[in-house]
Amino acid sequence: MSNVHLVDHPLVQHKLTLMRRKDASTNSFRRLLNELSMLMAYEVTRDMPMQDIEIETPLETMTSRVIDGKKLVLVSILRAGNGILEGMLSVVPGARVGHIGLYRDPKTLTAVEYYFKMPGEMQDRDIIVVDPMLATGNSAVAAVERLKELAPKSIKFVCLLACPEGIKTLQTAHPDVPIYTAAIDRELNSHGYILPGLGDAGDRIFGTK
Ligand SMILES: O=P(O)(O)OC[C@H]1O[C@H](OP(=O)(O)OP(=O)(O)O)[C@H](O)[C@@H]1O
Ligand SMILES: O=c1cc[nH]c(=O)[nH]1
Repeated sequence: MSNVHLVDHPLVQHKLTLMRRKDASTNSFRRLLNELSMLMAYEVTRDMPMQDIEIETPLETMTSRVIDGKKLVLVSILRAGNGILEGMLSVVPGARVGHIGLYRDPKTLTAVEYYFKMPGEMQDRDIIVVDPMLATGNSAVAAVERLKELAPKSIKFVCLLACPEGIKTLQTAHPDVPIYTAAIDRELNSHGYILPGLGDAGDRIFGTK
């Protein structure tokens, strides 16, 4: 699977295991997701462009590196993407934020858009799309398709759990979009849920079931 980055750091794997457990409370699920998202942010921003600037330390002048270019955009696929957004923003506090509201039609499993709001000057920006689950891949494909209309510099996709079906769908539609995930699970069930998975991410983050 080219262009798929499996983030197998022990801290990521440990936290993910705790989140998967069905007896994890809403409180601990959300806290773990927040911590895990900071670690994912660290991986996905590894190749951000840098520039040299001159600064004054208390002792002398030096040349040192800072992040270059226009502010990165984190795009959250509502609503579960917001669970990742918070952790990522604590690592990249200057990032701009976009939201795409999508829900899966429970019968057809196709993605239905209900909201779209992005920062300006998207053509000059790198985008990281966040959503905990890459299941059928329909939501991710729809989100990336919509974002490509704005001709951004680059798009990456970050999730916690992916499965072979979702990876194939996203890579077939958008081979240029790298996928960062903490795990690739076995398969989808007939209702489009990832197995073994962690259940419904939105419900577990927001305590809606
Ligand atoms: O790869 P897919 O098959 O499209 O499934 C993944 C989508 O399913 C979940 O959202 P859901 O539609 O349940 O909405 P929610 O986040 O509002 O709960 C999840 O957060 C993804 O957005
Ligand atoms: O397993 C799954 C699949 C899609 N969305 C979820 O929240 N969980």
